[in-house]
Amino acid sequence: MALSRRANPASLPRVTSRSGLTDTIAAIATAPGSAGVGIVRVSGPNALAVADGAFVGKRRPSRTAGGRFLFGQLVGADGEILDEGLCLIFRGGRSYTGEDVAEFQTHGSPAVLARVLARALELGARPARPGEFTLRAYLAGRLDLAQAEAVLGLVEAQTDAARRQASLGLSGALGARVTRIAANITRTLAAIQAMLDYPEEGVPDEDRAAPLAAAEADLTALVQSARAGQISARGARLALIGRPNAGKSSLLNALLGYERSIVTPIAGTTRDYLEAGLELAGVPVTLIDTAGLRDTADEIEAAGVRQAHALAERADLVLALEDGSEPREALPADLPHGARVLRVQTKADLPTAWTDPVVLRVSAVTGAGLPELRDAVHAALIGDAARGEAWLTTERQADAARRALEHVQAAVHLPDDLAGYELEEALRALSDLTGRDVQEDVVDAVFRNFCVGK
Ligand SMILES: Nc1nc2c(c(=O)[nH]1)N(C=O)[C@@H](CNc1ccc(C(=O)N[C@@H](CCC(=O)O)C(=O)O)cc1)CN2
Ligand SMILES: Nc1nc2c(ncn2[C@@H]2O[C@H](COP(=O)(O)OP(=O)(O)OP(=O)(O)O)[C@@H](O)[C@H]2O)c(=O)[nH]1
Ligand SMILES: [Mg+2]
Repeated sequence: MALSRRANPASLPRVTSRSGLTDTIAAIATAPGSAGVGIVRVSGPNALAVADGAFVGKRRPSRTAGGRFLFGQLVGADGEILDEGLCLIFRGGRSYTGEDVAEFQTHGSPAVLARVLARALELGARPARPGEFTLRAYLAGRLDLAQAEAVLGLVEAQTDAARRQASLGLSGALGARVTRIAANITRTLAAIQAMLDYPEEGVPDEDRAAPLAAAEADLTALVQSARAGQISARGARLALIGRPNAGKSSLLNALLGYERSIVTPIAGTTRDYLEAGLELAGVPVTLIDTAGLRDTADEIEAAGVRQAHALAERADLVLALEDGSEPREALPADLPHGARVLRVQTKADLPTAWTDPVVLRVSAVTGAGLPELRDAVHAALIGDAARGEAWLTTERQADAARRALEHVQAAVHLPDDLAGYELEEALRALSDLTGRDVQEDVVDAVFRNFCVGK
């Protein structure tokens, strides 16, 4: 194809060529600590031979069909019974990793699991590296990179919102959303190609401009979903900022529903900052109470004020509080601006000294305005990322989507031949997102975040 100026994918290092990925691995798949049941997982060409050595049941695992389980005893080298349990058999091509897999489901104590794992290693398996089971699933083509990230998201999900996004990712909904966008870009590319090949024919707008506009709109929404996706996955940091006595500590306590922070009528009560977690409409939020902002000769308080500025800078959202019962005093100009700030007027139960329509009014004493504040925080964090749609949940995905959007936007204003090049680049960025043809270091970076046994 004349427009194909992209690097030959064959010149990229293939992740499949890595060493050590064809031997048999074993790991404890369940969390550390005691539980009713624990799992040791073995994957690779010798998985069933390992199972034959470690497990005695009615049949030998290696003579058992995939998709079956056996009841029996886990045994040491000298025949000692380590525990009784189940052995699950998966055959190559029909397992999580795509390889032969044996799982031992034992009683879930660290002592039992350690002995069963040691037995698997004695029989020739080696300890799995973090994420190696899922890496093998990726290398076998059973998951794309976005799905592998979703597996990690499911393992780490602390809230239902995080679980829902990860589950959508694993189901392929994110991949499908990306594929729809790529299809529109490909349509435009085909139209441009036709135009270059047969300039006299002319290409109707619905073949060239319309799919490109759709791709741009969809990509814009996708890029915007990254903030919501990352916040629902890792949570948000919310700094309460304001002058001394504005009511920061009182509002923190009111939102938490218990007295976490010290409240007094003395200006300058909070010095060191303080963090407390809560769940806000499914989003894990860390509230940060800070020292009241003012010029002060007190060295300790001044340090707290500097900290407050730094915390506001790093927060996902700043609640800028102003006392509504006192004449208004401007907040420092160097606080974060725009969408990262919600302005809040406190002490709404007292006579109001000033009004401002853009400011939310709350009372920590009566609770008035708190539901509206929670809604406003949720809206500021999640925005209008469409519910039910798959969002971008990692910075890696967001970066790829942003690159794709930049190339599409560049293409909109370029003559056909140059636009074609930009669209090829956009498609490349989208394939990075799902990770069907990415560089080894990208894959390594993804799997570095996993735990052993996943
Ligand atoms: N005990 C156990 N529970 C688990 C896992 C596991 O590995 N072991 N999983 C691991 O993370 C998740 C489930 N994911 C899995 C995905 C695919 C296959 C699998 O064997 N797929 C085959 C067979 C499908 C079939 O029989 O229909 C295949 O896709 O070909 C297994 C688990 C969560 N629960
Ligand atoms: N009536 C009323 N009083 C409030 C409200 N919120 C805070 N106060 C009072 O205002 C004073 C200061 O409240 P704090 O929550 O300690 O204020 P702060 O912003 O944390 O102050 P510093 O830690 O000194 O920066 C206390 O006497 C509170 O009881 C409110 O909603 N209504
Ligand atoms: Mg305080």
